[in-house]
Amino acid sequence: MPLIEVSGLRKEYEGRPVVDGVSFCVEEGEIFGVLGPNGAGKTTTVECVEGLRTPDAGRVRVAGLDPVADHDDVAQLLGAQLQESRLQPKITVREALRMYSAFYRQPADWRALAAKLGLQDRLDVRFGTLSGGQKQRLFIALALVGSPRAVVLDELTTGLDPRARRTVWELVEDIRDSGVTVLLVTHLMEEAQRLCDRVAVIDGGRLAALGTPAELISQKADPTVIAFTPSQPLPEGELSALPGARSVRTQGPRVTLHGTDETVDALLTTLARRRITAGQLRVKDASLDDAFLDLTGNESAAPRPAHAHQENLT
Ligand SMILES: Nc1ncnc2c1ncn2[C@@H]1O[C@H](COP(=O)(O)OP(=O)(O)OP(=O)(O)O)[C@@H](O)[C@H]1O
Repeated sequence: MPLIEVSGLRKEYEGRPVVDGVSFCVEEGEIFGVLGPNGAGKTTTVECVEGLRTPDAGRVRVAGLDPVADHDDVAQLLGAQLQESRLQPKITVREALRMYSAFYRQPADWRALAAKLGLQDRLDVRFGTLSGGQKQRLFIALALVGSPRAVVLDELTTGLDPRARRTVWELVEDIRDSGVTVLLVTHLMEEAQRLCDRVAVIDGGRLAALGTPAELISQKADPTVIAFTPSQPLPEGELSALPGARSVRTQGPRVTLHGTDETVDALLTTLARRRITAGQLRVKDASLDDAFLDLTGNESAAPRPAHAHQENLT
């Protein structure tokens, strides 16, 4: 049985559906990502899983329990990341960990948890004076202090610098490796590609895709982008006839070809046969970001230059 089941979930605000027929299952022991552009309905979906919002239709179960009707039991096995506003700035790390561990029937050893999250030297520091990365590590500790079977982490690394973000990613992998299931809401595709075993992409309140990051990339994005400047002009028709080629674009002397590994091989053979050299040859595998753009027909939630996913190589 999946640990978390969401089936036909619908939630309206003021008569407007913001989650509309979303279904997915999260298996025990995986990191499952909920991705989507701003306002897609990600937080509303996971808040229904946490029992913080009541669905208007559909079914949500956590270990077979209804998060609304069985809220107290679900709260014991589903750790949630606190929003910053829920902690007083003057509370110390030690006080917060002690207080939250008292809420649970089988609390973890909060000192050991603090040490694992690198907070052992911060126990007497007030929450308001912690750095962004330290605050996020405390939120992770508080989400884990009840020894949950699953944990919900929402926009965990937003606002962190790249080093702090990587530290938090490693911690999330450690959580999964310790057997805790992770439901991760993010709009960072690099984060999802690095961490998630499977992802659900939500767009406009509907499920746009479900699968492993690799499946989404291979289904939706051109897997390989090849850019080069040929030493002599090449007819576009010849390039678009290469095996696996999906599109060809010529901008001045620069050619960009979307295709597969097979296209790369065939292109190199063609160029060698015609004795044409490929200047500034760049070959890039598609990323989850490319698949996300195709799936949502939308801009990535993270600001990026127009067509950046195509232009990176040029
Ligand atoms: N309490 C509320 N009352 C009315 N509308 C709401 C409420 N909460 C959320 N919404 C709206 O529901 C839609 C979905 O919001 P939600 O926070 O679930 O999206 P999200 O995908 O998590 O977005 P983001 O990435 O920006 O956090 C948005 O249009 C939002 O403005």
